[in-house]
Amino acid sequence: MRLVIRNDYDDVSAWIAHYIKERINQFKPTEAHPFVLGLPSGSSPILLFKRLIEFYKAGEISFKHVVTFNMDEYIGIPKTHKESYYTYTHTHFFKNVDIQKKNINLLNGNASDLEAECRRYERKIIRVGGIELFLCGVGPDGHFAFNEPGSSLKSRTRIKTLAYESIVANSRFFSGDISKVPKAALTVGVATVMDAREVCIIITGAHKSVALAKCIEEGVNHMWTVSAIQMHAKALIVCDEDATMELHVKTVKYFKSIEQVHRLLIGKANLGLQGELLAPEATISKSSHEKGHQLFIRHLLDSVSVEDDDDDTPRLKKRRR
Ligand SMILES: O=P(O)(O)OC[C@H]1O[C@](O)(CO)[C@@H](O)[C@@H]1O
Repeated sequence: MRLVIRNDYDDVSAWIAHYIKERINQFKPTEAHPFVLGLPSGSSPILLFKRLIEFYKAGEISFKHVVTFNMDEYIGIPKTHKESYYTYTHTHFFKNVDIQKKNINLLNGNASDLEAECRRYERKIIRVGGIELFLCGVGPDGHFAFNEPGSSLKSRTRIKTLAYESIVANSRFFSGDISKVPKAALTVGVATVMDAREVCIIITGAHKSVALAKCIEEGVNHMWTVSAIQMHAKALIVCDEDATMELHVKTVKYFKSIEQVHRLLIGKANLGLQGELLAPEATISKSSHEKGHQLFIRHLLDSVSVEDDDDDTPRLKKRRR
């Protein structure tokens, strides 16, 4: 599991948007071989959608051969309702980029046979070759998609009754009126997300800090369903400083030092970390308990040098001795 800690929500959103752009561009999707992206709902992805739209408008990315699967949809509100995830994702993302209508997949919370609708969704994911990258938000109680506490870690797309905590949390979108919040939804399951070839979790804000701690410092537990990503072969969590509030200081330092080395290895341009790579000394902490990491990084710097080439992408080259 990789944990990337950025300063705040803005930085987290920019980081993930850049990461998605790189993943899609490197994949080189075509009509026959599309990039399949799982999408979250909620407020977490709004800013990163904005950043992706900016990249699209700047000609840095196209969504023409991207197939999307939204993770969930409320049951019983029309898709034209401003809080349906259909309208939400069209408003904040789809209508602003070149994605093809036929490539957009959403669960239909008004289907006459909701269970058949869930089976259809799972089949469709398989038919397109599986999800390449599933982007997920997390609730303060550690759920992702609507896999509420106690959900089976083997669950698949299904009907789910919402936890009281989620209803309260989502009432902010329904003028604070709990009675207006749908009480059930269709949602992909924990296993549906785990089948994706990569999972990226966005966690920001102090109110989600317990969820983050449960997710990475404790064991896999169905009461904190996001902890299931410990079992995923390629899991990435991007959080802000506030969300680290409940983590051990040692955990934060550990993941930060890993990122520091990682940045040195893969180069600033791949992560969009302008300038950080070129001033590695400045980013190395001088505190005594980090001497071990410092020595390791120095060894790394001694054995490689960073080369700039024409496309402004620094590459690591083994230093000749
Ligand atoms: O991003 P927000 O608004 O905190 O909401 C996150 C929630 O939204 C969801 O994506 C629900 O669709 C959940 O994964 C998570 O509960």
